[in-house]
Amino acid sequence: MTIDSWAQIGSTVAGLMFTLATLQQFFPHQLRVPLQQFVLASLQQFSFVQKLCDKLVSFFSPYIQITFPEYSGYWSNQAFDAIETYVGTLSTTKASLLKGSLIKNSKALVLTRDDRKVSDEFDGVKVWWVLGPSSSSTSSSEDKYFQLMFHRQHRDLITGAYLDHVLEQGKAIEARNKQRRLYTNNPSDNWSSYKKNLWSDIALENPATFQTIAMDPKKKEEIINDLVSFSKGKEYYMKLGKPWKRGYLLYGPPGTGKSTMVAAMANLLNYDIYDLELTTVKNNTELRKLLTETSSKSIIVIEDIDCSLDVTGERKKQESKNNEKEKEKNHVIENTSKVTLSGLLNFIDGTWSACGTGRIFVFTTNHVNKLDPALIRRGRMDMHIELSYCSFEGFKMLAKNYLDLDSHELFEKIGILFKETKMTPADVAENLMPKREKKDPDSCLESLIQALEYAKEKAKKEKTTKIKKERSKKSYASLIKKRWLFQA
Ligand SMILES: Nc1ncnc2c1ncn2[C@@H]1O[C@H](COP(=O)(O)OP(=O)(O)OP(=O)(O)O)[C@@H](O)[C@H]1O
Ligand SMILES: [Mg+2]
Repeated sequence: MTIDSWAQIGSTVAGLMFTLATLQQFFPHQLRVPLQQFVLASLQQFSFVQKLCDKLVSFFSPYIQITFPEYSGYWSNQAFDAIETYVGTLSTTKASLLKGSLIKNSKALVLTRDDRKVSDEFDGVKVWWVLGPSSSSTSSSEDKYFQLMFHRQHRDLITGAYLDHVLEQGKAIEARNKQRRLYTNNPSDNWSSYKKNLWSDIALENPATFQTIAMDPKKKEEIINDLVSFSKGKEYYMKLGKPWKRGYLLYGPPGTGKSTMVAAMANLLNYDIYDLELTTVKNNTELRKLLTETSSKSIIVIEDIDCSLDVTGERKKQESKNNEKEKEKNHVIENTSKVTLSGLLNFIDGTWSACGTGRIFVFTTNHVNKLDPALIRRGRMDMHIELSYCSFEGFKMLAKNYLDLDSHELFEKIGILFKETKMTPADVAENLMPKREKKDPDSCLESLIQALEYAKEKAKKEKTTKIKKERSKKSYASLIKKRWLFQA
């Protein structure tokens, strides 16, 4: 017997019971059989009759039903969401009844089947998904649910491998359709106890990709491979008994692409970014709370770490001078924040850091030498990435991106100038940006040449002034020395 026949039996029995209940109301005296009266009196409500029939039918039926409600208690059921996504995409190509929706946090219109009953096959076994309550149901306030039906003999396969497959696939589709978010922490004065609002978020619209970043291609490939293998390395980390997380330190002068790279990482892996503003975090407890409110598979970035927290080597030396060795790892920030270095170290790789998985920590700084070695040692910041001044290779990449140029007669001159002077990719990009609507590569390259020549002249002048200053310092010192000798 098919599953539909069993469902038909269920509704027929329910109908009969309902008819009996109605008859009993109109002809109470004629239906005075004690057992019947007892049954009918207790089964006044049709829904109750139906539920009982469902139970009876499911007892004799060879099919099993599993229900996944939309909410479990007050919380939304994540399994329901994943199932909804998975079931919605089951052969949408063949279905004629489709539903298009632009859901929250989704970057594009999502097309899903609009049927209430859909079949699926797994390892040659047929299963059915039914979305409830049925449209004929009068109660609109009733919670939605999915019902999975399958034959008893496949119980282990379906409750094990198949359900794992559905949840995994559903979550993967959700992640693909998801619009990446950029979070920033709210000051704790605005945190409310009943609503989880430790972070504010907006859509991450930064289109930066690794293709558009100008840097050594080999280094770029190394970073991409590292990121991709990390994102796929859940089992590997588990095998090693290590929390699944990785730290990247991005350092280099202003305008060399550190923030751009963070956005490119997020776009590559489809991760959200949590931009942690440390100066608004009052203490280590708040820092820990913020950490526990971040989602798995996300990038937690602290920009200009040297400015956010006093984690410099100089501070360390000064403190050791003042015999405050026990405070060595507990430098208090000058502003209202009392986050300490040890608090931050715990944040990255303490017990709490393992409460989510697939997390990437990124620190950016302009002054890597000033950072406390404990903060950036391998294991905390696993990969140190230097982003530096633009090379000729970098320029060619930018010229291709900005002007769609592979070569030009002015490239040779530009190549020589790049050997003689330094310019950040941000400055190069600014010069290559067409000033008028129409792209005019010649004038853009000319403007870059002018800027490079100006930078070269400026550097030359600065060098001469520095030499002059040093010379006059030296001659002043020797004059003082001579005077001193003369007086002596
Ligand atoms: N390596 C690069 N490749 C391509 N574009 C770059 C690169 N570096 C900088 N840019 C351009 O310059 C702009 C500024 O770069 P970005 O903000 O990433 O620099 P930064 O290193 O974070 O600077 P800061 O240290 O001041 O924060 C970006 O919008 C980007 O367009
Ligand atoms: Mg930056």
